[in-house]
Amino acid sequence: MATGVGNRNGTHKLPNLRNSASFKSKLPPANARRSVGAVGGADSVSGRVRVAVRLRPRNTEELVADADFADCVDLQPELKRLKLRKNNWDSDTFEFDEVLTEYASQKRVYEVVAKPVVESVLEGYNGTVMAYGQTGTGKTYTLGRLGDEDTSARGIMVRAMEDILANISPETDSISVSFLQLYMEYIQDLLNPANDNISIVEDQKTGDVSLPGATVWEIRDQQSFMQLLRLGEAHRIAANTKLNTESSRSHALLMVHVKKSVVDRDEFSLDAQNRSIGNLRPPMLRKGKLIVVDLAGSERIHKSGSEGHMLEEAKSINLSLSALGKCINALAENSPHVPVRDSKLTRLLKDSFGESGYDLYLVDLTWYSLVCCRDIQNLISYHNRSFSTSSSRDFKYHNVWAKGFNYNMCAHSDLYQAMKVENMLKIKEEFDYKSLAKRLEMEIDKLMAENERQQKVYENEIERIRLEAQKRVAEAERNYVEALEEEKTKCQMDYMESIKKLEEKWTINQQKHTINAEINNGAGNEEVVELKRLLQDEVCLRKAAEDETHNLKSGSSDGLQQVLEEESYQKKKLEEEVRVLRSQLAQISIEANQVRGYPDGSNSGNPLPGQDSLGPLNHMRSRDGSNGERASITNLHEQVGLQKILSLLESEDANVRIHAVKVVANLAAEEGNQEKIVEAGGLTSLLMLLRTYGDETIRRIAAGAIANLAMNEANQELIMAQGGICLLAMTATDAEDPQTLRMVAGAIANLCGNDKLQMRLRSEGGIKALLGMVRCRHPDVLSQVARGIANFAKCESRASSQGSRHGRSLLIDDGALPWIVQNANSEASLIRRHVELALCHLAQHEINAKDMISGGALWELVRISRDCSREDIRALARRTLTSSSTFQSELRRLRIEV
Ligand SMILES: Nc1ncnc2c1ncn2[C@@H]1O[C@H](COP(=O)(O)OP(=O)(O)OP(=O)(O)O)[C@@H](O)[C@H]1O
Repeated sequence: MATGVGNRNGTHKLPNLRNSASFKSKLPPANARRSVGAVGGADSVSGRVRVAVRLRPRNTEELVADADFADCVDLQPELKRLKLRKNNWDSDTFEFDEVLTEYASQKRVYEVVAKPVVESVLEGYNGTVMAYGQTGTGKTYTLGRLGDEDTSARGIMVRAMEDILANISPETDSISVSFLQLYMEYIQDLLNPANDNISIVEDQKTGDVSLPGATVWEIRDQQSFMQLLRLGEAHRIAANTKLNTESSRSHALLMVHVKKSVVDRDEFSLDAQNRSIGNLRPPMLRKGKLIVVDLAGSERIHKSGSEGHMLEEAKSINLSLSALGKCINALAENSPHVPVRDSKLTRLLKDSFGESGYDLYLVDLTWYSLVCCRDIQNLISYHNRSFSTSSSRDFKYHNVWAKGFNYNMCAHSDLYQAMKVENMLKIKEEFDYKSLAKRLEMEIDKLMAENERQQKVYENEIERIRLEAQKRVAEAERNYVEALEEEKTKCQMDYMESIKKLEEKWTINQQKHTINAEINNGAGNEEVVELKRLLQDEVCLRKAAEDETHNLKSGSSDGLQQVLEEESYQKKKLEEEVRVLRSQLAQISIEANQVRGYPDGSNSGNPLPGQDSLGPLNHMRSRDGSNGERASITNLHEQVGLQKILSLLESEDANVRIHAVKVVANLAAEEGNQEKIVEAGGLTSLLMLLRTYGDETIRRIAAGAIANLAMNEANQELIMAQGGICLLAMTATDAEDPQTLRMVAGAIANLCGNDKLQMRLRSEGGIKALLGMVRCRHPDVLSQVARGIANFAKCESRASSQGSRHGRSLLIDDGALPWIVQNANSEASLIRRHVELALCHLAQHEINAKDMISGGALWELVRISRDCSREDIRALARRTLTSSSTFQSELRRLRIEV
């Protein structure tokens, strides 16, 4: 047993620590502490229990006894020794891992006692810090002080959590905390006091101890931990008040579980050289556990005379502390059996002891720091008593120490013994598959993104190459075509050149051949003579022309000057005439418009409604006051001459053209002028004006003039001969102005009345043009169309009755019948009259009867025969109906009587 060694002055040493420089230096260095061979491949290190002693400052009462104290206790922190004077010549000296005087700050206590343990916990070890001592010796101050008012007073728990939080990564690591108290072998949850009988569960495989019934708080920050401590402390006070006991009668345990990922392990790297998934190991997760135990006060354990509840309480505390001491002792002795099951305290700390019935070294061992807080008063009283009792107990060196803490010999000696516990510590590590999966997923995502990016680059490259190839092929093709074309041109040129050369050669040969032939045959002499003569003539003529040119050039230009002057005079005269003529034309035009009722002389050309007749277009003739106009026109006609007026129809000045065509139209309205106009070429000019698409006024007036000329049978033939029907049909198709259409329809209607022109008129589209104009619903236009149809039907009827015509009516062939039937009862009397006549004429020829019946014309004929206002037409209809067998039979069938 390696405890301290006593001499006369009773010096007790720890052999293992003799050569140690400091408490901290005895902890295994972070990377050197591991050795392979522990369970699950976890690393193990050796360690032992460390013991420090701390004296708290004296309180008021103690200050009174201060005089004695200096004589009894001698702290030698630099030697890590505590000397207790037995008497003037004898003393006992105890050696610790740390000796902390009353001046030691909380920070220093934390750093020398707890910080190394916390560091070990962060590396995956289990670590425990326990405080042992009498009530009031400063256990809670040392461990659990919050330092709300004075941060320098923060205790080990607060500082430990600060350190842990500073050394973990919130993303990957976690901290969970339980806060418990153990009283009378019952474990109570200080975070949920109602839960006061928590059972301990031990994992048979790993030896891990857990408390499934205890509340576990995840700690994210210091505030939440402080809140937890306050809550636990409040619950502890409340629970103890309820139990009517003191706080120091229970053990308080703070259990901090730390899970920390290992990121910088060599074996787990995802560097570029080692990306193979097969080489990957899951990231390691280190699990450390820190237990901070505020042990129950030891002062009453020994007390004789304790009874009832107090006795039970004392026994319980005695039991747990004794069990704790035994376990530590067993570990110090390397005993194969560590009696952890003797109390709940030792069972709770089991995974910190490493108890195993079979193999001590395969289970976890833990770092301990014991802070022994000493009550100076008791120490002194012990000291005083020791002189008198001179007590010597089982444990040679520790009985004095134990007495100093009021007699728990076993516990005290074993706690002291704890300083030599040395064992194997095992890092608790496990594979963090979750994190690995996450990392792998990220890696896969990254690889996929990279792959996609490369794919895109590849596709773009392919597309670029394709386009490039396409461009090159197109260029090659173009070059080829150009080269081909060039070659072809060159070949053609060569060919042409050779042909030319051949032709020249051939011509030369031919000439030679001819000359030879002539010479040889003596023929053609006469031709040569003739050619020579012609050449001579030509030469003479050219000479004469040259002479004349020379004469003209050489100043014999008097005659020429005269001619030029004469021409200039004539030109001026003509211009004057034109000017007079223009003004006269304008004047006449205005007068004519006024006479016709055009207020502003504009070209509106509105006809007087209802003035249609079977004859020519009356509006072209002036009626009222026509004498004056006619006189003006006659005057003009006589003064200027018709030829000049007609020439003005082709003037470049649009106004002149309009005036001119008006004058011509007015002249054409007089029968006496018509022949002259036609003779002077006026009809041709007027027909040409129908082509003046841009000027509707000119077309309208020209069409009116043509219509007037078309009243004359001779002119009708001329109009047809000059292609007039085509021009009229064309105008009928493209004109929109109703008055233009009216003039055109009037002109065609007049032509329709010519028996000789029937066939040609129809073949050149006259009937269709006429029918096409019904699209304009203007009654004047419809009236002219109806007149034309009536005229045509009349001619056909005449020809049929004369036997010169056979077959069905051309009007029916050209589809005129529906319109005829539709307008047979028109409200416009003129239209109605023309259509009624047309129906009567069509009905006279038996061959039309069937079509007329099927087209509904029979009903109209019957109506005409009964209701027509004109007696002659009524009679004609009746006659027609009665004379046609077809109509008769149909009428009979329909039981209609005419
Ligand atoms: N190092 C110290 N410096 C200043 N005051 C101290 C120190 N240690 C203890 N005290 C004071 O001594 C008194 C008792 O301390 P504390 O309550 O921590 O003792 P305890 O051992 O936990 O007692 P109990 O077992 O009854 O809980 C408190 O007033 C505390 O403030």
